[in-house]
Amino acid sequence: MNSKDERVLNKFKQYLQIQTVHPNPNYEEAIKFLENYSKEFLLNFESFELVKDNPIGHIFIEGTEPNIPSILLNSHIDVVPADTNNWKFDPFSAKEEDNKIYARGTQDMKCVGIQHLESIGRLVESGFKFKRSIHITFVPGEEVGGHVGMEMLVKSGIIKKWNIGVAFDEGLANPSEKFTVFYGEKAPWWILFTAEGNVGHGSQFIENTAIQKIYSVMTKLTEFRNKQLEILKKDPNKTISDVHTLNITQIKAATPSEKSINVIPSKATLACDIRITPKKSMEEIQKLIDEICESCNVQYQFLQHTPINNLTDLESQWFKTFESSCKELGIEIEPQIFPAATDSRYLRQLGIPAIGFSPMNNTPILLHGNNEFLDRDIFLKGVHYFMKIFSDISKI
Ligand SMILES: CSCC[C@H](NC(C)=O)C(=O)O
Ligand SMILES: [Zn+2]
Ligand SMILES: [Zn+2]
Repeated sequence: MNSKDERVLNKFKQYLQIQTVHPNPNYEEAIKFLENYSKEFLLNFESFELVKDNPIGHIFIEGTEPNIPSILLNSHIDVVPADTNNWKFDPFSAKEEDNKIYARGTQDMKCVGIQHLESIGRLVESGFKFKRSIHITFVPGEEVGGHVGMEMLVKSGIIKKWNIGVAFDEGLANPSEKFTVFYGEKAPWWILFTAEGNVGHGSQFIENTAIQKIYSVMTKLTEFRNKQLEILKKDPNKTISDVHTLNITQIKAATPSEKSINVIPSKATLACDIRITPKKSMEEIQKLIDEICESCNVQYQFLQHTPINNLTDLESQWFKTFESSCKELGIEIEPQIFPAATDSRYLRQLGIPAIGFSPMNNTPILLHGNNEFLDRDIFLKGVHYFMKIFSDISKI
């Protein structure tokens, strides 16, 4: 193992040890760490807040042609909680066993954050001159919707100002020899249905109660869910990304005193998580929601809404260049649609082609799971892959 690889492995472990975990992520320490790390490569690092206590880290490298579209390398700093009791090591110790590094964030997505910085740092160190400017961002809050991070970068006009031609963001591990790359994702719609109804004594046949209305909503949503599942099951060529998914994730109703089982409550709510495939129109889903509200006499509000869901063009010069870099590296890629949501959706909404790529093959998908790990050699290879991918794409 050479000293550069030893060094980047240590950086990876240090980053993993910083507890940027929800609900109280330590962003301050992470930003300090990233700033010091950038300085080692003499890279220009700044941090700024668009939402209080949610700093965004930003490295900027001016290209030799600063007016042509730039390249954005984005990763999120935050990680989801880990249930320590179900892990074989402390999820923030970054302990290594059999070449595998165990920690929350090894796959999702501190690996990629370090790989972005290290690969660009090594290229700069070697004297490589980027034709296109490079922006590397480290954003907060992706795991809780991206509203304090990437969504704000888009809404504030900063992303527009940076004139981005192509963006790289997270992908998923692939248990096979191949590498998965994402050119789109499903649109998350999180909906809260609220019903109000008649109240009264639990011994009576009270009509139009809030709970009865929510029950009807539930029935209709479940019917839709079953139909989607049927479409998926009927055709072995279809994957989960070809259909919409729907899950009811919360049901709430009670009188203020939960002991009063004999009192019919006036209000009930139901939350559901819908993921709309970009292969079908969103109109069908909006119609379903409107029809449910009308026929069940309930109200709805969006808790998460993605009104536009663009795909990255696989025929674009950006994707073609990425593809040919991978070919030259001898790695096989599988373009797919991400079944959940990433910060890429905010970029694609602006029409920016985003490529979701976390270079992890021969690795089980363990994001958000127990004993999340990444093999050290796969991590190190990723740095080299990114060096080639970023140097090639910056030349076009
Ligand atoms: C909609 S914001 C939440 C983002 C989260 N992303 C992942 C990868 O788990 C999700 O899809 O639920
Ligand atoms: Zn992630
Ligand atoms: Zn995640």
